[in-house]
Order: sequence, then structure tokens, then C-alpha cells
Amino acid sequence: MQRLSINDADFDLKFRRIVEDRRESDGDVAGQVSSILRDVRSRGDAALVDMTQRFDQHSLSGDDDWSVSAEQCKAAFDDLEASLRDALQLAADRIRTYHEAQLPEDRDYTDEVGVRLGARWQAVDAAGLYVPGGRAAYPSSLLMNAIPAKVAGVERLAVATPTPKGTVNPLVLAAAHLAGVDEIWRVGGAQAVGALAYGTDRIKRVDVITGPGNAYVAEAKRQLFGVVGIDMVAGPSEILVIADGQNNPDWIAADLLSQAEHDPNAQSILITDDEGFSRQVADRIDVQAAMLSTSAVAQQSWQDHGVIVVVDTLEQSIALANELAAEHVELAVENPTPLFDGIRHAGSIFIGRYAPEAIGDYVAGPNHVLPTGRRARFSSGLSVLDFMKRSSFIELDETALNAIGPAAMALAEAEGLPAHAKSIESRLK
Ligand SMILES: NC(=O)c1ccc[n+]([C@@H]2O[C@H](COP(=O)([O-])OP(=O)(O)OC[C@H]3O[C@@H](n4cnc5c(N)ncnc54)[C@H](O)[C@@H]3O)[C@@H](O)[C@H]2O)c1
Ligand SMILES: N[C@H](CO)Cc1c[nH]c[nH+]1
Ligand SMILES: [Zn+2]
Repeated sequence: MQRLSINDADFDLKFRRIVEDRRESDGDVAGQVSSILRDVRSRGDAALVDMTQRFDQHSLSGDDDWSVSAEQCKAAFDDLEASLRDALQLAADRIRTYHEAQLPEDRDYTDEVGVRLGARWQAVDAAGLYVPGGRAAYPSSLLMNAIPAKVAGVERLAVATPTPKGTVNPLVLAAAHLAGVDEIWRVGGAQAVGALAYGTDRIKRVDVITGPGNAYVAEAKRQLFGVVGIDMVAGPSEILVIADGQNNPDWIAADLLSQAEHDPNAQSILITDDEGFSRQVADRIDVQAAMLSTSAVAQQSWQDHGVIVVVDTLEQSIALANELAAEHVELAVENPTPLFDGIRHAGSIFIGRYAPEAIGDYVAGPNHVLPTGRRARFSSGLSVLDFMKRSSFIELDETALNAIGPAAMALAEAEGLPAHAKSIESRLK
């Protein structure tokens, strides 16, 4: 963990290094991912067999090793303990309600010269939903991917998720049943993203790939953008907690560890105006981390990427937060409004002492698939619109074409494109 004070002589330099640390697509990962993708593209299923054995110790020999059937998903749902089924249902209902409000409306109008203009939204035909499963299984990510895809009206939902050592997580299958997923492929990592993008004999290609994952998954999506649509780059988790000294240090320590436990490359940052409080939080992190079942990962993440910044005033945290453009920002302060108003770059913002980030991971409603690596400067969380695209349309009759056609012809001539001009001119009266 690094500790900084805004009054350190070299604060700007150190802070800049922290900001740059968030680029998970370093040369090593990018190189490995590009050779994995090349292999999947040229050898298809055979490459998936080799890499799934190598990275997940899972042998893709029979059909059941490749995919999970709808019957298995239904059985997993039916077998769920009632409290877990209710929790999954509550999460699904709240996520659906939030995302239904995102559905766009088609609009059109006819202007003063009689041209009808508008735009029409339509769902993509097929979506590939990446559900992480390396260190932990993520039924919550299945819901976060599949529900907006369903709301958008996508016809084919193909999930890819690794099943390390052949272990299938029943809650992932139950979530798939609840959300109405069509296919579940037991492959993970960059190779799964490649298969969904290029297609193989077994896995038909999709139009859009969404979902979170580790650095390999995130980099594969980044490299494949253009071959296929993607939602955004959603890599190892990040949390920035801005807290005053009036918080319970145990609560804030748990919040920081909640993201650290995802991945050794996850990042947790605390900004506070109370030096004594920051030391209490650091102590509580050490105590709590040692007791977690995920302690090895959480401790590694906190050691390698954890940061505490002590500022003089909480107002100073606004500029730092905007530089970091973190996936999650918690505002655990007495009066969060001025901070909320000042923060321009964040995947999702949690307002007040009773809004821990973990509530957004599961049941609040907004999507937990969010941009990482400072990409909240230009990307947003997964939404229904990521599964849709818009076609504009233009309708003219003879009168309308006569009104605006000559201007288009003039521009076409000026661009040296006479066939363009002719296609308009030949229709004019
Ligand atoms: N940003 C978000 O919205 C968000 C949401 C949920 C989870 N996450 C992140 O998802 C990630 C889940 O990671 P995970 O590892 O548990 O599962 P994962 O499914 O993302 O990755 C596992 C796969 O990584 C590949 N892999 C592992 N080591 C490799 C290597 N050395 N070379 C090539 N490929 C390798 C393997 O193919 C394996 O199947 C975490 O980083 C978590 O923070 C992010
Ligand atoms: N915090 C993750 C996004 O970075 C999402 C998640 C799923 N399960 C638990 N957490
Ligand atoms: Zn989480």
C-alpha cells in the first residue's frame, strides 16, 4: 500500500504514477492476448480445447464438457434453497426495472420543406455475454449481462464462462434460467472472447460481446472491437472511497477490501482529510484481510495497488477523483452533495455512509459492469443501448428533393464527385 499526503513535495509525481498504474493492458498481457486470438481464429475449437485445458484444467472432450443445457439450468434453479432463490429473484427484478427505463424511443419529424427524418432503434441479433469464473463464479454478472440484453430484445444470448477444473457453479446456471439465456459455453478468458467474435464450428459468432473479466478478458474485448461490438473495457475492479473522519473505520476497511478481493490486480484507494482515521482504516484492513477466505488475493491487491491519500480538505478530493476516473466512487461523508456535484468521471457513485459499493454489485438495480482503467472518462456502465443500434432514416418526395437537392449537387461538384450530383440532378424537375 502506498501512503501519500497532498502536502508531499513530490505528490504530483507520485499521484501521476498511481493514475498510470491503472492501465491493465500492459505490453505483456496485450502480446499474450493477441497470440491467443490468432490461434482461436486459425484453429477454432481445437485452440479452445488446448487453452481450456491449459488455463482452466478443464477437458473439453464430450458435448457436456462444452456447454450446459437449458434442462440443467432449470434443474439448478429448482434445486436452489428458497432464500437464495428469493435473493436471485429480487436482484433480477430490480435490475430489470432499472434497465427497462433505458429503452429508447423511436422519433421522427417532417421539416418545413417536407423531408421526413428520424431514427429507429433495433436490437442486435446475437449477444455474447462474458461471465467471469476464474477465481470466483459470478451469477450476479450473468444477471447484469443477460437482463439488459433481454430487455433490448436480443434474439440469441450466448454466455461464455470458464468452469475451472470442470466445476460448474449451480447459481450461475440458476441465474441463466431466470434470465432466459439460450446457450452457455464452458470456456473462459481471451479465448472465449475470440470464439464469440470470430465463431468456431461449435460456437456461432455474435454481434456484440459484453461483460467483465480479468486483464486477459478485458484486453481481448479491446483488441476485438471492430470485429465485433463491445460494451466497454471492464477489467479488474476498482474502488475509490472518499471518507471523512466520522466514519466507522471497520466499514470503510470492508468497502476497500470488497473490491481488493476480486483480483490481485484490483485497486482500492482511500482519500480522507483525517490522518488518524486513515491509520485506523489501514489497521482494520490488515486485521480484516487476514480473516477473509479471499485473503491471499485481497492482501496482494492491497499491497501492490492499495493507496491512501490524505488531503487537507475534502474539496481537494474532487480533482483527484476526476483524474482517477475510477470504476466505483463512494462518498462516505457528512455532506456528499458538493462532492457528488463535482465528480465528472466515475463508473458509478455511491452516495452517503449507508451506500456501500457491494449493494450495487448485487441488488441496487444499475449495472455493475462498469469501465475500468480510467475509461470512465469516455465510457459508461453496461446498458440496454449496448445491445441496440440506431438506423437513421430519410424520406423525401419530389417537392422535398427539389427544395434541398441543388445544394447537395453544388457540394458534390465541389468535392469532385459528379456521379453524386447526377444521381440527384436526374430526379429534379
Ligand atoms: N469491471 C467490472 O465491471 C467487473 C465486474 C465483475 C468482475 N470484474 C473483474 O472480473 C475479473 C474476474 O477475474 P477471474 O480471473 O476470476 O475470472 P475471468 O473469467 O475473468 O478470467 C479467468 C480466465 O482468465 C484466463 N487466464 C488466467 N490466467 C491466464 C494467463 N496467465 N494467460 C492467459 N489467460 C489467462 C483463463 O482463460 C481463465 O479462464 C476480476 O478482475 C474482477 O475484478 C470486473
Ligand atoms: N464489483 C464487481 C465490479 O467491479 C462486480 C461484482 C460481482 N460480484 C461481486 N462484485
Ligand atoms: Zn464486487
